[in-house]
Amino acid sequence: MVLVVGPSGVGKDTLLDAARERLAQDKHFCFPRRCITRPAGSVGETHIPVRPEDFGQMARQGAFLLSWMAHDLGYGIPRHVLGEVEAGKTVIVNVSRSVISDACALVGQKNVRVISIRASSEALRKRLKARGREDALDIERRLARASAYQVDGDHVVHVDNDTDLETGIARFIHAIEMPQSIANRA
Ligand SMILES: Nc1ncnc2c1ncn2[C@@H]1O[C@H](COP(=O)(O)OP(=O)(O)OP(=O)(O)O)[C@@H](O)[C@H]1O
Ligand SMILES: O=P(O)(O)OC[C@H]1O[C@H](OP(=O)(O)O)[C@H](O)[C@@H]1O
Repeated sequence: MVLVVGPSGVGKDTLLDAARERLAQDKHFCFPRRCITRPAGSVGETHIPVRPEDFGQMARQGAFLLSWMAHDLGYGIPRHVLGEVEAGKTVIVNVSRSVISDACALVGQKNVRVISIRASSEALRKRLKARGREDALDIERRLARASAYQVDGDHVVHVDNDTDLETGIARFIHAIEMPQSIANRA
């Protein structure tokens, strides 16, 4: 299981979209969609929309392998994803930094790779403004949350998405394809 983490605006979804497209011919990789209590058709990632009033019950009924709340929204990774992991596929998902330990507990730390995407706070601000999905207050809240977690450890591979997008994509795909033995030492 590859957990793609990092602060809002760092480029997780953009890098994931590029990797999904470029690795599409390799059936070993799986890029599942997330359930989010965000209206369908919003700017950014294609997600599975869930009504806010349904989210809690779905979580209690076990619909999600991992779930969390952030930015006043509920997020869930559909439970069926576990089947893909158990079938030996490399499943690549965008998750909150707060659920890394939950994922390690679920599938075992040796089966988890954390790809931590990084960029400067100036870049985050510029990108969130340019994306235009959130208003100014929401953007400030997201920037304040950026430093809420430190992501480090043997199973973490850092990818700097601090320059042009093509370089970011190449670094990201390299981090996905890197053998686990090397990733553990990264
Ligand atoms: N290397 C880059 N150079 C310039 N712009 C970039 C780069 N990477 C991503 N972006 C742009 O930054 C914006 C934020 O990217 P994206 O939505 O992928 O971030 P994210 O990490 O998924 O954020 P969130 O957690 O809020 O969903 C997008 O508009 C995207 O096009
Ligand atoms: O700050 P933390 O908890 O690591 O991340 C919280 C959430 O923020 C982003 O949400 P979105 O993609 O902007 O909806 C991430 O994808 C993650 O789901």
